[in-house]
Amino acid sequence: MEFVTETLGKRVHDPYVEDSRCILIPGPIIVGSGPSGLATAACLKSRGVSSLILERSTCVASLWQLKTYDRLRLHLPKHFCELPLMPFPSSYPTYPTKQQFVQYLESYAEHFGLKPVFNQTVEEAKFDRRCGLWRVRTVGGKKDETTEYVSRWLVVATGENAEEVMPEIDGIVDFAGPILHTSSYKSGEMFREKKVLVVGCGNSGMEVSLDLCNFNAHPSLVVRDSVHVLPQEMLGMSTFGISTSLLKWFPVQVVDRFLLRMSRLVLGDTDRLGLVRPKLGPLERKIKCGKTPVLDVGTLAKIRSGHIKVYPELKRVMQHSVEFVDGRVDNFDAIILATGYKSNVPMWLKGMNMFCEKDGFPRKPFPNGWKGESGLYAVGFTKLGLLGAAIDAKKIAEDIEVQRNLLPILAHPQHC
Ligand SMILES: Cc1cc2nc3c(=O)[nH]c(=O)nc-3n(C[C@H](O)[C@H](O)[C@H](O)COP(=O)(O)OP(=O)(O)OC[C@H]3O[C@@H](n4cnc5c(N)ncnc54)[C@H](O)[C@@H]3O)c2cc1C
Ligand SMILES: NC(=O)C1=CN([C@@H]2O[C@H](COP(=O)(O)OP(=O)(O)OC[C@H]3O[C@@H](n4cnc5c(N)ncnc54)[C@H](OP(=O)(O)O)[C@@H]3O)[C@@H](O)[C@H]2O)C=CC1
Ligand SMILES: O=C(O)C(=O)Cc1c[nH]c2ccccc12
Repeated sequence: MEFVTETLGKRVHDPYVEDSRCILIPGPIIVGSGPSGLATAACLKSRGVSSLILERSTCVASLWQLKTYDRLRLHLPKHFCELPLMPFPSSYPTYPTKQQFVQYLESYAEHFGLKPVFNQTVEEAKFDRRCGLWRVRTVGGKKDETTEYVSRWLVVATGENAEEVMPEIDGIVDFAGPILHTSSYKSGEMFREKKVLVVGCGNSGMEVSLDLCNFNAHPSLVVRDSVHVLPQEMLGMSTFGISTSLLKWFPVQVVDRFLLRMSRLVLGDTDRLGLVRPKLGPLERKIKCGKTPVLDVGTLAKIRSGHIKVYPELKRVMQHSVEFVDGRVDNFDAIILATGYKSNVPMWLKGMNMFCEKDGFPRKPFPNGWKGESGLYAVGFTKLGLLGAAIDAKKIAEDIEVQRNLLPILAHPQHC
Protein backbone atom coordinates (compact mmCIF):
# COMPACT_ATOMS: atom_id res chain seq x y z
CA MET A 1 0.00 0.00 0.00
CA GLU A 2 2.87 2.36 0.78
CA PHE A 3 3.78 2.24 -2.86
CA VAL A 4 0.56 3.72 -4.15
CA THR A 5 0.55 6.48 -1.57
CA GLU A 6 4.14 7.30 -2.27
CA THR A 7 3.86 7.36 -6.04
CA LEU A 8 0.66 9.31 -6.02
CA GLY A 9 2.13 11.81 -3.65
CA LYS A 10 5.60 12.28 -5.06
CA ARG A 11 5.62 11.42 -8.71
CA VAL A 12 2.37 12.71 -9.98
CA HIS A 13 3.67 13.81 -13.35
CA ASP A 14 5.57 10.68 -14.33
CA PRO A 15 3.73 8.75 -17.04
CA TYR A 16 4.75 5.32 -15.75
CA VAL A 17 6.22 5.03 -12.31
CA GLU A 18 8.07 1.85 -11.60
CA ASP A 19 8.99 0.55 -8.19
CA SER A 20 9.85 -3.06 -7.37
CA ARG A 21 7.49 -4.43 -10.01
CA CYS A 22 4.54 -2.36 -8.94
CA ILE A 23 3.62 0.13 -11.64
CA LEU A 24 1.16 2.99 -11.43
CA ILE A 25 -0.65 3.69 -14.67
CA PRO A 26 -2.17 7.16 -14.96
CA GLY A 27 -4.61 6.04 -17.68
CA PRO A 28 -6.78 2.95 -18.05
CA ILE A 29 -5.42 -0.60 -18.09
CA ILE A 30 -6.78 -2.67 -20.97
CA VAL A 31 -6.50 -6.47 -20.74
CA GLY A 32 -6.15 -8.02 -24.21
CA SER A 33 -4.73 -6.69 -27.49
CA GLY A 34 -7.31 -8.20 -29.83
CA PRO A 35 -9.55 -5.99 -31.97
CA SER A 36 -11.55 -4.91 -28.87
CA GLY A 37 -8.52 -3.81 -26.85
CA LEU A 38 -6.95 -2.02 -29.81
CA ALA A 39 -10.22 -0.26 -30.69
CA THR A 40 -10.65 0.99 -27.11
CA ALA A 41 -7.04 2.19 -26.86
CA ALA A 42 -7.38 4.02 -30.20
CA CYS A 43 -10.64 5.72 -29.19
CA LEU A 44 -9.06 6.77 -25.89
CA LYS A 45 -5.97 8.08 -27.65
CA SER A 46 -8.09 10.15 -30.02
CA ARG A 47 -9.51 11.82 -26.88
CA GLY A 48 -6.06 12.45 -25.46
CA VAL A 49 -6.13 9.56 -22.96
CA SER A 50 -3.16 7.17 -22.94
CA SER A 51 -3.75 3.61 -21.83
CA LEU A 52 -1.72 0.49 -21.15
CA ILE A 53 -2.57 -2.76 -22.93
CA LEU A 54 -1.55 -6.02 -21.24
CA GLU A 55 -1.46 -9.06 -23.53
CA ARG A 56 -0.64 -12.66 -22.63
CA SER A 57 0.52 -13.50 -26.13
CA THR A 58 3.41 -12.18 -28.23
CA CYS A 59 1.46 -10.22 -30.83
CA VAL A 60 -1.67 -8.18 -31.42
CA ALA A 61 -4.82 -10.07 -32.49
CA SER A 62 -3.39 -13.36 -31.27
CA LEU A 63 -6.68 -15.19 -31.90
CA TRP A 64 -6.49 -14.26 -35.56
CA GLN A 65 -2.73 -14.69 -35.95
CA LEU A 66 -2.16 -17.88 -33.99
CA LYS A 67 -5.45 -19.72 -33.55
CA THR A 68 -7.24 -19.65 -36.89
CA TYR A 69 -7.04 -21.75 -40.04
CA ASP A 70 -5.41 -20.67 -43.30
CA ARG A 71 -8.52 -20.37 -45.49
CA LEU A 72 -10.36 -18.08 -43.05
CA ARG A 73 -11.93 -14.89 -44.37
CA LEU A 74 -14.29 -12.48 -42.64
CA HIS A 75 -17.80 -13.88 -43.01
CA LEU A 76 -19.42 -10.48 -42.89
CA PRO A 77 -18.73 -7.68 -45.40
CA LYS A 78 -15.79 -5.54 -44.40
CA HIS A 79 -17.73 -2.41 -43.43
CA PHE A 80 -19.37 -4.39 -40.59
CA CYS A 81 -15.96 -5.44 -39.27
CA GLU A 82 -14.17 -2.08 -39.28
CA LEU A 83 -12.69 -0.72 -36.08
CA PRO A 84 -13.47 2.92 -35.16
CA LEU A 85 -11.56 5.81 -36.74
CA MET A 86 -9.80 3.84 -39.49
CA PRO A 87 -11.56 2.19 -42.44
CA PHE A 88 -10.24 -0.85 -44.28
CA PRO A 89 -8.10 -0.03 -47.33
CA SER A 90 -10.42 0.44 -50.33
CA SER A 91 -8.33 -2.14 -52.21
CA TYR A 92 -9.54 -4.88 -49.84
CA PRO A 93 -12.21 -7.25 -51.16
CA THR A 94 -15.68 -7.35 -49.57
CA TYR A 95 -14.66 -10.35 -47.45
CA PRO A 96 -10.99 -9.75 -46.50
CA THR A 97 -8.71 -12.73 -45.94
CA LYS A 98 -7.28 -13.50 -42.53
CA GLN A 99 -3.89 -12.11 -43.65
CA GLN A 100 -5.51 -8.86 -44.80
CA PHE A 101 -7.44 -8.52 -41.57
CA VAL A 102 -4.31 -9.09 -39.48
CA GLN A 103 -2.39 -6.58 -41.62
CA TYR A 104 -5.19 -4.07 -41.03
CA LEU A 105 -5.01 -4.61 -37.25
CA GLU A 106 -1.23 -4.24 -37.23
CA SER A 107 -1.47 -0.99 -39.22
CA TYR A 108 -4.23 0.13 -36.86
CA ALA A 109 -1.97 -0.37 -33.82
CA GLU A 110 0.88 1.42 -35.57
CA HIS A 111 -1.29 4.31 -36.77
CA PHE A 112 -2.46 5.05 -33.21
CA GLY A 113 0.95 4.34 -31.67
CA LEU A 114 -0.40 1.46 -29.57
CA LYS A 115 2.32 -0.62 -27.98
CA PRO A 116 0.88 -3.43 -25.88
CA VAL A 117 3.06 -5.04 -23.23
CA PHE A 118 3.30 -8.63 -24.50
CA ASN A 119 3.88 -11.79 -22.46
CA GLN A 120 1.80 -10.43 -19.61
CA THR A 121 -0.93 -12.82 -18.53
CA VAL A 122 -3.36 -11.22 -16.12
CA GLU A 123 -3.82 -13.70 -13.30
CA GLU A 124 -5.81 -11.54 -10.95
CA ALA A 125 -7.50 -8.16 -10.99
CA LYS A 126 -9.28 -6.70 -8.00
CA PHE A 127 -10.56 -3.35 -6.90
CA ASP A 128 -8.94 -1.95 -3.79
CA ARG A 129 -11.75 -0.02 -2.13
CA ARG A 130 -9.41 1.61 0.37
CA CYS A 131 -7.70 3.67 -2.32
CA GLY A 132 -10.26 3.39 -5.12
CA LEU A 133 -7.79 1.77 -7.51
CA TRP A 134 -7.57 -1.42 -9.57
CA ARG A 135 -4.70 -3.80 -8.81
CA VAL A 136 -3.87 -6.01 -11.74
CA ARG A 137 -1.37 -8.83 -11.19
CA THR A 138 0.36 -10.33 -14.19
CA VAL A 139 2.86 -13.08 -14.71
CA GLY A 140 5.25 -13.24 -17.65
CA GLY A 141 8.22 -11.56 -19.20
CA LYS A 142 11.75 -12.90 -19.49
CA LYS A 143 11.98 -14.48 -16.05
CA ASP A 144 8.28 -15.16 -15.64
CA GLU A 145 8.14 -12.54 -12.93
CA THR A 146 5.04 -11.17 -11.24
CA THR A 147 4.11 -7.53 -11.74
CA GLU A 148 1.35 -5.43 -10.26
CA TYR A 149 -0.17 -2.66 -12.35
CA VAL A 150 -2.37 -0.09 -10.61
CA SER A 151 -4.96 2.17 -12.20
CA ARG A 152 -8.30 3.88 -11.72
CA TRP A 153 -9.82 2.12 -14.72
CA LEU A 154 -9.84 -1.46 -15.90
CA VAL A 155 -11.09 -2.44 -19.36
CA VAL A 156 -11.73 -6.15 -19.89
CA ALA A 157 -10.96 -6.99 -23.54
CA THR A 158 -10.09 -10.67 -23.28
CA GLY A 159 -12.85 -11.73 -25.67
CA GLU A 160 -15.60 -14.29 -26.06
CA ASN A 161 -13.08 -16.79 -27.43
CA ALA A 162 -10.37 -16.70 -24.76
CA GLU A 163 -10.23 -20.44 -24.02
CA GLU A 164 -11.06 -23.51 -26.07
CA VAL A 165 -14.05 -25.64 -25.02
CA MET A 166 -12.76 -29.22 -24.70
CA PRO A 167 -15.76 -31.51 -24.14
CA GLU A 168 -15.60 -34.60 -21.99
CA ILE A 169 -16.34 -37.51 -24.29
CA ASP A 170 -16.56 -41.07 -23.02
CA GLY A 171 -13.47 -43.07 -24.07
CA ILE A 172 -11.69 -40.20 -25.80
CA VAL A 173 -8.41 -40.98 -23.97
CA ASP A 174 -8.36 -44.38 -25.73
CA PHE A 175 -8.43 -42.87 -29.24
CA ALA A 176 -5.21 -43.76 -31.09
CA GLY A 177 -5.14 -40.93 -33.64
CA PRO A 178 -4.59 -37.17 -33.27
CA ILE A 179 -7.24 -35.09 -31.48
CA LEU A 180 -7.09 -31.35 -31.97
CA HIS A 181 -9.24 -28.30 -31.42
CA THR A 182 -10.02 -26.09 -34.43
CA SER A 183 -7.82 -23.41 -32.81
CA SER A 184 -4.79 -25.61 -33.72
CA TYR A 185 -6.07 -26.57 -37.19
CA LYS A 186 -4.34 -24.80 -40.07
CA SER A 187 -5.33 -26.80 -43.18
CA GLY A 188 -6.30 -30.27 -44.37
CA GLU A 189 -2.76 -30.92 -45.66
CA MET A 190 -1.88 -33.43 -42.90
CA PHE A 191 -5.21 -35.24 -43.32
CA ARG A 192 -5.03 -36.21 -47.03
CA GLU A 193 -6.93 -39.50 -47.61
CA LYS A 194 -7.68 -39.72 -43.85
CA LYS A 195 -11.09 -40.22 -42.27
CA VAL A 196 -11.64 -37.27 -39.95
CA LEU A 197 -14.45 -36.72 -37.47
CA VAL A 198 -15.31 -33.04 -36.94
CA VAL A 199 -17.24 -32.57 -33.69
CA GLY A 200 -19.44 -29.45 -33.74
CA CYS A 201 -21.28 -27.64 -36.50
CA GLY A 202 -20.76 -23.94 -35.83
CA ASN A 203 -19.00 -21.80 -38.42
CA SER A 204 -15.63 -23.40 -37.54
CA GLY A 205 -16.79 -27.03 -37.85
CA MET A 206 -18.62 -26.37 -41.10
CA GLU A 207 -15.68 -24.58 -42.69
CA VAL A 208 -13.04 -27.03 -41.48
CA SER A 209 -15.11 -29.88 -42.96
CA LEU A 210 -15.11 -28.08 -46.30
CA ASP A 211 -11.37 -27.45 -46.07
CA LEU A 212 -10.75 -31.14 -45.36
CA CYS A 213 -12.70 -32.04 -48.53
CA ASN A 214 -10.54 -29.66 -50.53
CA PHE A 215 -7.47 -31.61 -49.34
CA ASN A 216 -9.01 -34.94 -50.32
CA ALA A 217 -9.66 -36.02 -46.76
CA HIS A 218 -12.93 -37.76 -45.83
CA PRO A 219 -14.69 -35.69 -43.17
CA SER A 220 -17.75 -36.58 -41.09
CA LEU A 221 -19.56 -33.89 -39.13
CA VAL A 222 -21.23 -34.35 -35.74
CA VAL A 223 -24.44 -32.34 -35.44
CA ARG A 224 -25.62 -33.08 -31.91
CA ASP A 225 -28.65 -30.83 -31.93
CA SER A 226 -29.96 -28.27 -34.37
CA VAL A 227 -28.38 -25.53 -36.45
CA HIS A 228 -29.40 -22.63 -38.68
CA VAL A 229 -27.49 -22.48 -41.93
CA LEU A 230 -28.01 -19.34 -44.01
CA PRO A 231 -26.54 -18.40 -47.38
CA GLN A 232 -23.75 -15.84 -47.07
CA GLU A 233 -25.54 -13.72 -49.67
CA MET A 234 -29.09 -13.49 -51.00
CA LEU A 235 -30.49 -11.28 -53.78
CA GLY A 236 -26.91 -10.19 -54.51
CA MET A 237 -26.49 -8.71 -51.03
CA SER A 238 -24.95 -10.03 -47.81
CA THR A 239 -27.42 -11.83 -45.58
CA PHE A 240 -26.01 -9.96 -42.60
CA GLY A 241 -26.47 -6.58 -44.34
CA ILE A 242 -30.05 -7.40 -45.32
CA SER A 243 -30.76 -8.53 -41.75
CA THR A 244 -29.47 -5.35 -40.11
CA SER A 245 -31.43 -3.18 -42.59
CA LEU A 246 -34.67 -5.10 -42.08
CA LEU A 247 -34.27 -5.08 -38.29
CA LYS A 248 -34.55 -1.27 -38.38
CA TRP A 249 -38.13 -1.59 -39.67
CA PHE A 250 -39.49 -4.99 -38.65
CA PRO A 251 -39.59 -7.14 -35.52
CA VAL A 252 -36.98 -9.87 -35.34
CA GLN A 253 -39.55 -12.67 -35.88
CA VAL A 254 -40.64 -11.11 -39.18
CA VAL A 255 -37.03 -10.74 -40.35
CA ASP A 256 -36.34 -14.35 -39.34
CA ARG A 257 -39.31 -15.60 -41.35
CA PHE A 258 -37.98 -13.75 -44.39
CA LEU A 259 -34.45 -15.15 -43.88
CA LEU A 260 -35.77 -18.69 -43.55
CA ARG A 261 -37.88 -18.40 -46.70
CA MET A 262 -34.96 -17.04 -48.68
CA SER A 263 -32.63 -19.71 -47.26
CA ARG A 264 -35.05 -22.40 -48.35
CA LEU A 265 -35.02 -20.96 -51.88
CA VAL A 266 -31.23 -20.66 -52.06
CA LEU A 267 -30.11 -23.71 -50.05
CA GLY A 268 -33.11 -26.07 -50.18
CA ASP A 269 -34.32 -28.09 -47.19
CA THR A 270 -31.37 -28.43 -44.80
CA ASP A 271 -33.32 -30.73 -42.40
CA ARG A 272 -33.06 -33.48 -45.00
CA LEU A 273 -29.26 -33.26 -44.79
CA GLY A 274 -29.28 -33.88 -41.02
CA LEU A 275 -29.03 -30.17 -40.24
CA VAL A 276 -32.32 -29.70 -38.39
CA ARG A 277 -33.35 -26.10 -37.85
CA PRO A 278 -33.95 -24.90 -34.26
CA LYS A 279 -37.43 -23.71 -33.25
CA LEU A 280 -36.25 -20.13 -32.65
CA GLY A 281 -35.36 -18.20 -35.81
CA PRO A 282 -31.69 -17.47 -36.61
CA LEU A 283 -31.52 -13.85 -35.41
CA GLU A 284 -33.80 -14.34 -32.40
CA ARG A 285 -31.60 -17.30 -31.36
CA LYS A 286 -28.45 -15.24 -31.83
CA ILE A 287 -29.90 -12.46 -29.68
CA LYS A 288 -31.39 -14.74 -26.99
CA CYS A 289 -28.86 -17.59 -26.84
CA GLY A 290 -25.75 -16.12 -28.48
CA LYS A 291 -25.67 -18.94 -31.06
CA THR A 292 -24.29 -17.60 -34.32
CA PRO A 293 -26.04 -18.89 -37.43
CA VAL A 294 -23.73 -20.64 -39.86
CA LEU A 295 -23.10 -18.69 -43.04
CA ASP A 296 -22.59 -21.27 -45.74
CA VAL A 297 -19.40 -20.92 -47.76
CA GLY A 298 -19.75 -24.19 -49.72
CA THR A 299 -20.10 -26.89 -47.05
CA LEU A 300 -23.74 -27.68 -47.83
CA ALA A 301 -22.89 -28.62 -51.42
CA LYS A 302 -20.30 -31.10 -50.08
CA ILE A 303 -22.83 -32.60 -47.67
CA ARG A 304 -25.36 -32.88 -50.47
CA SER A 305 -22.82 -34.60 -52.74
CA GLY A 306 -21.93 -37.07 -49.97
CA HIS A 307 -18.36 -35.83 -49.55
CA ILE A 308 -19.17 -34.88 -45.95
CA LYS A 309 -21.20 -37.36 -43.87
CA VAL A 310 -23.42 -36.11 -41.06
CA TYR A 311 -23.64 -37.99 -37.75
CA PRO A 312 -25.66 -37.34 -34.57
CA GLU A 313 -24.17 -36.94 -31.09
CA LEU A 314 -21.22 -39.13 -30.07
CA LYS A 315 -21.85 -41.95 -27.62
CA ARG A 316 -18.30 -43.12 -27.04
CA VAL A 317 -14.89 -43.15 -28.59
CA MET A 318 -12.80 -46.31 -28.99
CA GLN A 319 -9.22 -46.86 -30.18
CA HIS A 320 -9.91 -46.46 -33.91
CA SER A 321 -13.65 -45.90 -34.08
CA VAL A 322 -16.57 -43.93 -32.73
CA GLU A 323 -20.06 -45.01 -31.74
CA PHE A 324 -22.91 -42.54 -32.21
CA VAL A 325 -26.17 -42.28 -30.25
CA ASP A 326 -28.14 -43.85 -33.13
CA GLY A 327 -26.01 -46.99 -32.76
CA ARG A 328 -23.86 -46.51 -35.88
CA VAL A 329 -20.11 -47.12 -35.56
CA ASP A 330 -17.48 -45.78 -37.96
CA ASN A 331 -13.67 -45.80 -38.11
CA PHE A 332 -11.68 -42.58 -37.93
CA ASP A 333 -8.01 -41.58 -38.19
CA ALA A 334 -8.37 -38.21 -36.45
CA ILE A 335 -10.82 -36.13 -34.44
CA ILE A 336 -11.16 -32.37 -34.73
CA LEU A 337 -13.02 -30.63 -31.93
CA ALA A 338 -14.95 -27.70 -33.40
CA THR A 339 -16.63 -27.24 -30.04
CA GLY A 340 -16.13 -23.50 -29.66
CA TYR A 341 -14.73 -21.20 -27.03
CA LYS A 342 -15.47 -19.59 -23.67
CA SER A 343 -14.63 -16.41 -21.81
CA ASN A 344 -11.93 -16.63 -19.11
CA VAL A 345 -12.93 -13.57 -17.07
CA PRO A 346 -14.08 -15.50 -13.94
CA MET A 347 -10.60 -17.05 -13.75
CA TRP A 348 -8.92 -13.72 -13.02
CA LEU A 349 -11.42 -10.92 -12.26
CA LYS A 350 -12.23 -11.10 -8.56
CA GLY A 351 -14.96 -9.68 -6.36
CA MET A 352 -17.05 -7.93 -9.01
CA ASN A 353 -20.67 -8.63 -9.81
CA MET A 354 -20.55 -7.24 -13.34
CA PHE A 355 -19.65 -10.57 -14.95
CA CYS A 356 -21.60 -13.81 -14.61
CA GLU A 357 -19.47 -16.49 -12.88
CA LYS A 358 -20.90 -19.20 -15.10
CA ASP A 359 -20.33 -17.93 -18.63
CA GLY A 360 -17.87 -15.07 -18.03
CA PHE A 361 -20.03 -12.53 -19.88
CA PRO A 362 -21.37 -9.24 -18.50
CA ARG A 363 -24.69 -9.87 -16.75
CA LYS A 364 -26.36 -7.04 -18.66
CA PRO A 365 -26.83 -7.91 -22.33
CA PHE A 366 -25.97 -5.65 -25.27
CA PRO A 367 -26.20 -2.65 -25.47
CA ASN A 368 -25.78 -2.25 -21.67
CA GLY A 369 -22.96 -4.65 -20.83
CA TRP A 370 -20.05 -2.27 -21.41
CA LYS A 371 -20.00 -0.44 -18.06
CA GLY A 372 -19.69 -1.78 -14.54
CA GLU A 373 -18.89 -0.10 -11.23
CA SER A 374 -15.70 1.46 -9.87
CA GLY A 375 -14.13 2.17 -13.25
CA LEU A 376 -14.66 -1.33 -14.67
CA TYR A 377 -15.56 -1.77 -18.34
CA ALA A 378 -16.10 -4.63 -20.80
CA VAL A 379 -15.52 -4.43 -24.54
CA GLY A 380 -16.31 -7.14 -27.08
CA PHE A 381 -18.76 -9.29 -25.09
CA THR A 382 -21.80 -8.34 -27.16
CA LYS A 383 -22.19 -11.57 -29.16
CA LEU A 384 -22.17 -9.26 -32.19
CA GLY A 385 -18.59 -9.81 -33.31
CA LEU A 386 -16.41 -6.91 -34.40
CA LEU A 387 -19.37 -4.62 -34.90
CA GLY A 388 -20.29 -4.93 -31.23
CA ALA A 389 -16.67 -4.39 -30.16
CA ALA A 390 -16.50 -1.13 -32.13
CA ILE A 391 -19.73 0.14 -30.50
CA ASP A 392 -18.48 -0.69 -26.98
CA ALA A 393 -15.05 0.85 -27.57
CA LYS A 394 -16.46 4.25 -28.52
CA LYS A 395 -18.77 4.37 -25.48
CA ILE A 396 -16.01 3.37 -23.07
CA ALA A 397 -13.57 5.98 -24.36
CA GLU A 398 -16.19 8.72 -24.10
CA ASP A 399 -17.08 7.70 -20.55
CA ILE A 400 -13.49 7.53 -19.34
CA GLU A 401 -12.68 10.91 -20.85
CA VAL A 402 -15.63 12.48 -19.01
CA GLN A 403 -14.58 10.87 -15.72
CA ARG A 404 -10.99 11.85 -16.12
CA ASN A 405 -12.00 15.48 -16.62
CA LEU A 406 -14.40 15.38 -13.69
CA LEU A 407 -12.08 13.78 -11.16
CA PRO A 408 -8.42 14.33 -11.84
CA ILE A 409 -7.13 11.82 -9.27
CA LEU A 410 -3.55 12.89 -9.59
CA ALA A 411 -4.50 16.31 -8.31
CA HIS A 412 -6.26 14.72 -5.31
CA PRO A 413 -4.27 11.69 -4.21
CA GLN A 414 -6.28 9.44 -1.99
CA HIS A 415 -4.93 7.70 1.07
CA CYS A 416 -4.56 3.97 1.16
C1 LIG B 1 -12.35 -18.45 -36.38
C2 LIG B 1 -13.05 -17.17 -35.99
C3 LIG B 1 -13.51 -16.31 -36.99
C4 LIG B 1 -14.20 -15.15 -36.64
N1 LIG B 1 -14.68 -14.34 -37.65
C5 LIG B 1 -15.37 -13.22 -37.35
C6 LIG B 1 -15.86 -12.34 -38.38
O1 LIG B 1 -15.69 -12.59 -39.57
N2 LIG B 1 -16.52 -11.22 -38.02
C7 LIG B 1 -16.73 -10.92 -36.71
O2 LIG B 1 -17.33 -9.87 -36.44
N3 LIG B 1 -16.28 -11.71 -35.72
C8 LIG B 1 -15.62 -12.86 -36.01
N4 LIG B 1 -15.16 -13.68 -35.01
C9 LIG B 1 -15.45 -13.33 -33.60
C10 LIG B 1 -14.21 -12.77 -32.85
O3 LIG B 1 -14.61 -12.82 -31.52
C11 LIG B 1 -13.83 -11.37 -33.27
O4 LIG B 1 -13.43 -11.34 -34.59
C12 LIG B 1 -12.66 -10.72 -32.50
O5 LIG B 1 -11.49 -11.50 -32.54
C13 LIG B 1 -13.01 -10.38 -31.11
O6 LIG B 1 -12.00 -9.53 -30.63
P1 LIG B 1 -11.63 -9.40 -29.09
O7 LIG B 1 -10.52 -8.43 -29.02
O8 LIG B 1 -12.87 -9.14 -28.30
O9 LIG B 1 -11.14 -10.86 -28.67
P2 LIG B 1 -9.83 -11.63 -29.13
O10 LIG B 1 -9.56 -11.40 -30.56
O11 LIG B 1 -10.00 -13.02 -28.66
O12 LIG B 1 -8.67 -10.91 -28.28
C14 LIG B 1 -8.55 -11.06 -26.88
C15 LIG B 1 -7.08 -10.96 -26.49
O13 LIG B 1 -7.00 -11.05 -25.06
C16 LIG B 1 -5.87 -11.84 -24.71
N5 LIG B 1 -6.08 -12.40 -23.38
C17 LIG B 1 -7.01 -13.31 -23.00
N6 LIG B 1 -6.90 -13.57 -21.69
C18 LIG B 1 -5.88 -12.82 -21.22
C19 LIG B 1 -5.29 -12.63 -19.93
N7 LIG B 1 -5.75 -13.28 -18.86
N8 LIG B 1 -4.25 -11.77 -19.81
C20 LIG B 1 -3.79 -11.09 -20.89
N9 LIG B 1 -4.31 -11.20 -22.13
C21 LIG B 1 -5.35 -12.06 -22.30
C22 LIG B 1 -5.82 -12.90 -25.81
O14 LIG B 1 -4.54 -13.48 -25.92
C23 LIG B 1 -6.24 -12.11 -27.05
O15 LIG B 1 -5.13 -11.59 -27.75
C24 LIG B 1 -14.44 -14.83 -35.30
C25 LIG B 1 -13.97 -15.69 -34.30
C26 LIG B 1 -13.27 -16.85 -34.64
C27 LIG B 1 -12.81 -17.78 -33.55
N1 LIG C 1 -15.28 -16.61 -41.03
C1 LIG C 1 -15.94 -16.38 -39.94
O1 LIG C 1 -16.50 -15.34 -39.78
C2 LIG C 1 -15.98 -17.40 -38.84
C3 LIG C 1 -16.53 -17.03 -37.64
N2 LIG C 1 -16.48 -17.87 -36.57
C4 LIG C 1 -17.05 -17.37 -35.31
O2 LIG C 1 -16.22 -17.78 -34.23
C5 LIG C 1 -17.00 -18.08 -33.09
C6 LIG C 1 -16.71 -19.50 -32.64
O3 LIG C 1 -17.21 -20.40 -33.64
P1 LIG C 1 -17.06 -21.97 -33.48
O4 LIG C 1 -15.63 -22.27 -33.21
O5 LIG C 1 -17.71 -22.60 -34.63
O6 LIG C 1 -17.86 -22.29 -32.12
P2 LIG C 1 -19.45 -22.28 -31.84
O7 LIG C 1 -19.57 -22.09 -30.37
O8 LIG C 1 -20.15 -21.36 -32.73
O9 LIG C 1 -19.89 -23.76 -32.21
C7 LIG C 1 -19.54 -24.85 -31.42
C8 LIG C 1 -20.28 -26.07 -31.93
O10 LIG C 1 -19.84 -27.19 -31.20
C9 LIG C 1 -20.94 -27.92 -30.74
N3 LIG C 1 -20.55 -28.69 -29.56
C10 LIG C 1 -20.05 -28.24 -28.40
N4 LIG C 1 -19.78 -29.26 -27.57
C11 LIG C 1 -20.12 -30.39 -28.23
C12 LIG C 1 -20.10 -31.77 -27.91
N5 LIG C 1 -19.67 -32.19 -26.73
N6 LIG C 1 -20.54 -32.66 -28.83
C13 LIG C 1 -20.98 -32.25 -30.01
N7 LIG C 1 -21.03 -30.96 -30.39
C14 LIG C 1 -20.61 -30.04 -29.51
C15 LIG C 1 -22.01 -26.88 -30.49
O11 LIG C 1 -23.28 -27.49 -30.47
P3 LIG C 1 -24.55 -26.81 -29.72
O12 LIG C 1 -24.98 -25.69 -30.60
O13 LIG C 1 -25.50 -27.93 -29.63
O14 LIG C 1 -24.05 -26.35 -28.38
C16 LIG C 1 -21.79 -26.00 -31.73
O15 LIG C 1 -22.39 -26.57 -32.86
C17 LIG C 1 -18.45 -17.91 -33.53
O16 LIG C 1 -18.88 -16.67 -33.13
C18 LIG C 1 -18.37 -18.00 -35.04
O17 LIG C 1 -19.39 -17.31 -35.71
C19 LIG C 1 -15.93 -19.10 -36.67
C20 LIG C 1 -15.40 -19.54 -37.86
C21 LIG C 1 -15.41 -18.72 -39.05
O1 LIG D 1 -18.78 -14.34 -36.21
C1 LIG D 1 -19.33 -13.99 -35.17
O2 LIG D 1 -19.18 -14.54 -34.11
C2 LIG D 1 -20.21 -12.85 -35.11
O3 LIG D 1 -20.69 -12.57 -34.05
C3 LIG D 1 -20.55 -12.11 -36.34
C4 LIG D 1 -21.67 -12.81 -36.99
C5 LIG D 1 -21.55 -13.72 -37.97
N1 LIG D 1 -22.81 -14.07 -38.36
C6 LIG D 1 -23.72 -13.40 -37.64
C7 LIG D 1 -25.10 -13.42 -37.65
C8 LIG D 1 -25.77 -12.63 -36.75
C9 LIG D 1 -25.07 -11.81 -35.89
C10 LIG D 1 -23.68 -11.78 -35.89
C11 LIG D 1 -23.01 -12.59 -36.76
